[in-house]
Amino acid sequence: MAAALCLATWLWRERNRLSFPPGPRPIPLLGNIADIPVVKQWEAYRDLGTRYGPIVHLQVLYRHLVIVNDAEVASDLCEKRSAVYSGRPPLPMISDLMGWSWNIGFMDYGPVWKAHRRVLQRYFGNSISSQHTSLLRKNTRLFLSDVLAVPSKFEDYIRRAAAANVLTMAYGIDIARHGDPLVVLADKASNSIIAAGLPGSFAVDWFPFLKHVPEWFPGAGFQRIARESRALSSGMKETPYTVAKEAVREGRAHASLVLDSLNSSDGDISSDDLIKNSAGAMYLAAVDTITAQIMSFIMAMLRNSTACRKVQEELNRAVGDARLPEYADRAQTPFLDACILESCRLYPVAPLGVPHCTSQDDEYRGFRITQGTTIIVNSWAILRDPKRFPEPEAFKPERYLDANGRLDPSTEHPNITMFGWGRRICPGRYFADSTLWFAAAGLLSCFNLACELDVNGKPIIPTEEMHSGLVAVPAPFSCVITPRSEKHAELVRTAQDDIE
Ligand code: HEM
Repeated sequence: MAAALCLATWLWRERNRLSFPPGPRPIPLLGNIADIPVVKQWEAYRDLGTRYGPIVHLQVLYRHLVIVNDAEVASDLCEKRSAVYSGRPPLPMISDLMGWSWNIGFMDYGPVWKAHRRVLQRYFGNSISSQHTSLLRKNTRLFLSDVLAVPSKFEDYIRRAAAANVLTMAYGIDIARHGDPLVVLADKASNSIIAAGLPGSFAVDWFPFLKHVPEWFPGAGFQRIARESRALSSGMKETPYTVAKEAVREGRAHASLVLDSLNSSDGDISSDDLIKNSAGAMYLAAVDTITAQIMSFIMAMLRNSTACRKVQEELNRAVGDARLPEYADRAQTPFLDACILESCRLYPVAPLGVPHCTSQDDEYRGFRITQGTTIIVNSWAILRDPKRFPEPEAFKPERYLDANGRLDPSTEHPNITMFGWGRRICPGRYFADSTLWFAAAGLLSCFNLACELDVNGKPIIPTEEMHSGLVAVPAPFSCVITPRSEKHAELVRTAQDDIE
């Protein structure tokens, strides 16, 4: 007993003797607050990495942050030591004030998180289901017909298709083609979080005592934002669930996470709150990410017209012009897959993932990482690491292909970084991956994409600019979309008639 106590004391002393990972010198009291970037955080954190190494330490007041710019370190910490690195940092603005603590994405690691995760894991599994590919097939066809009717509104239609997929998957609800009240509510709710930006965007995230400042107090504008978001958070959790349960009661519910979980004989899965929270979390996690990633793909195609033409030639061979793409065609479209991968690598929509947090003190490579440290993995920097992706700034889909033009399983795919790490890895990743393929294959099979021309007839090529936030979105750009032929337009019209 005495020996064990001595050993524990010695270990504690040793650990506290270790220094934090390197980082910019903090100023008294406020620490590194001036080093926390507010825009394009991924670039600023990459620059800190260039200066201080793959793992950088920052401190703001009593809170420690570790920025990881290296895939090996990210895997060592968030995967190999996932028992310690799977928490979420406290989020005073988003969770406490805006009322989103019911959302699994913001929950700390523990039994409540585990129970929610089981519901999602059970529903999504470890591959894409045929039920989900049929859903994607249907909504992609509706998306193509919307684009055919009003091509300039392509971004709205991408979002509408993503919303339709999620609301059907989560609640078994078929949404109206335009202006569905549930979509309007869900969009307002998720916009309120996106507007709040990354955790840490508000002073209250660093100074939690500000939570108690009343709304009327000068400078407490964040309280109004929080109040508005609270109402949306509650509406988003309750309203679609009430609609879905009514459909279940009346026996007209489609297959969905809600129906599936309510029918589960496992009492830990069929609890009302668990199902409600899990279904509600899906919209927030899926719609903005998917929409932004498809927009990034279109942006990449406009910037790389030769690759775009090559994808269309591949689709001509695999699909032809007598039908629309089916999921089974995917095996014959490796170049398209490579272009999707390359657009995800260059323009990841969750460039900093979602922050993790340590549940106990740890030592790594001789450095001290204390309990409660926020871990930010810079996926954007990892995906542009020249050691992993030579010529990282270039759009080179060929990097994923072997000598025969097939996808080379031995090359590193961005999927292992862009969907996060360890126990918190994105449960919707297989669904997201298939959604991207359906949208890209449908669009390029039936339509030509071109840059708008300026007054001198020169193409306006989109910049690579991404706007910061919890989800990074490409800066607005225009794209001229025209059917590849009258035969293609007719295919799209017929497919829509078949569905309706
Ligand atoms: C391109 C699309 C998507 C991207 C880039 C993406 C990325 C991510 C990332 C980076 C995380 C954080 C992982 C971590 O903490 O290490 C995450 C979490 C999550 N994602 Fe996704 N995601 C996408 C689509 C989806 C979809 C389609 C769904 C469900 C329908 C989904 C559901 C979730 C949920 C529920 C979490 C929280 C998991 C947890 O905290 O345990 N995501 N996603």
